Amino acid sequence: MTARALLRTSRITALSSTSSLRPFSSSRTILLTQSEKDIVKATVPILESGGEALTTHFYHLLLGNYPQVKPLFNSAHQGSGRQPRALAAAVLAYARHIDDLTPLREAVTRITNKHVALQILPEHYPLVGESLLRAIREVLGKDVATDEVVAAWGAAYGELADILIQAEESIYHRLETVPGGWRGARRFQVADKVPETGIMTSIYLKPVDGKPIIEHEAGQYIGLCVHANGVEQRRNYSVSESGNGEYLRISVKREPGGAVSNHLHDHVRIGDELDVYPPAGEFVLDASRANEPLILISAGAGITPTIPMLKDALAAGRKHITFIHCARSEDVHAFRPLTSSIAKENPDRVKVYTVYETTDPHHLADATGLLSIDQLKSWLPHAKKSDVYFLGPKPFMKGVKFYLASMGVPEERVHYEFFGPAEDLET
Ligand SMILES: NC(=O)C1=CN([C@@H]2O[C@H](COP(=O)(O)OP(=O)(O)OC[C@H]3O[C@@H](n4cnc5c(N)ncnc54)[C@H](O)[C@@H]3O)[C@@H](O)[C@H]2O)C=CC1
Repeated sequence: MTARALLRTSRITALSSTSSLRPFSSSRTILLTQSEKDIVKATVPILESGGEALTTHFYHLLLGNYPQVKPLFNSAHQGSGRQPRALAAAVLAYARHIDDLTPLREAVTRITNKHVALQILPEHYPLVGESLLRAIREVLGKDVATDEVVAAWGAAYGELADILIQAEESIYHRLETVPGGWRGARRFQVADKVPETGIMTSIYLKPVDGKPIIEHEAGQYIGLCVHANGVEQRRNYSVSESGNGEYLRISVKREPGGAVSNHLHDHVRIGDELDVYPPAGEFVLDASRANEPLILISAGAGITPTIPMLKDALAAGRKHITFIHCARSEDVHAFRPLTSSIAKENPDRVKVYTVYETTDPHHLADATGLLSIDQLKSWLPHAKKSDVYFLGPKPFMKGVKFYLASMGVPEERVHYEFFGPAEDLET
């Protein structure tokens, strides 16, 4: 069932009593009442100014009271504030659109895919719900967070949780029932480790059971569960190559201080086994636009999903592809030999441009510094009629989104993805 259909057919599971902090003690099959919606909408100004303080406290409560959910969250994103900011933005968007959730369907699809690749399960939702309501009470105080307000939010959260649980279950079910699919963790063995640059290493993963791997779409990611320093941690990694149903390749950039990326680089060896969750993600080529020009723009580690997208588009006969990649320098430009040879072999179909931050003349690029709108305009005169996908660090993404809009590329032709919590690119 599509997220839109789910939004229409959702039912709610809500607070059974206004004073209770156990939001899931009973299940109702009635819709959120108008008065509950009005109360939630009335809290929008408070969320606008104090949402991040609320969600920061929420994570503190959730991770403190329920350590079993810690592996589901990247601690670096807590520290940097990315996770609380993303949740605050999501809660605010939900409150604003509580009367008609249709505009949130893309966000719901994005969230459900991330949840699936991390194996978020129905039993996690009550823990989140309880922590959220407690945070509302403790941060907003009794005068604002009256029993009525807390009850309305409990009902609203119940509705959202129900939408997500149903959407996630339908994906879990599909992944389990298609050939080569599975539910939950599947053991994969590290078949090879190949450095792509000094800071990025490709890891080839083969299923221990020797059976085929589900066919998936270029641009999707898998979930990986590792024990780094004895602590269970889960992460999503884009598949950088699908080996004909026999193996999956991920390409991991070493993040300064990154617990999982450093563990994968330094401690995981060929022959080791890892738990892998099935591929998910909606950053995939829009098949309905297969006859239109394709533009892929990436920066840094953002190149990983765009490589299989480029190969897939070529294999599907796409005629006009522009591949732009921005890196700090040639030394950290992954897959350069591959994209150069693809461009050479397909001169009429593929144009590749590189932008290096460094101005060192030994590093050969089409432009230096940061990607500018003038470069995009000169390389992409056809942008308005193209399908555009971009991925990279947040400041880069903000710039590209703004440039594309200024160049008149319609919003529905523009696609992007986030590694980690989804964030607002407008502010
Ligand atoms: N979509 C996502 O959520 C992605 C997030 N990241 C995250 O971003 C962080 C840095 O990623 P790296 O691969 O190390 O990238 P990086 O720091 O090596 O930067 C790669 C390129 O991005 C461009 N860039 C960076 N800042 C820019 C700005 N302010 N304006 C315009 N262009 C800019 C530059 O061309 C730079 O060479 C990491 O924490 C990574 O996890 C990386 C890739 C995708």
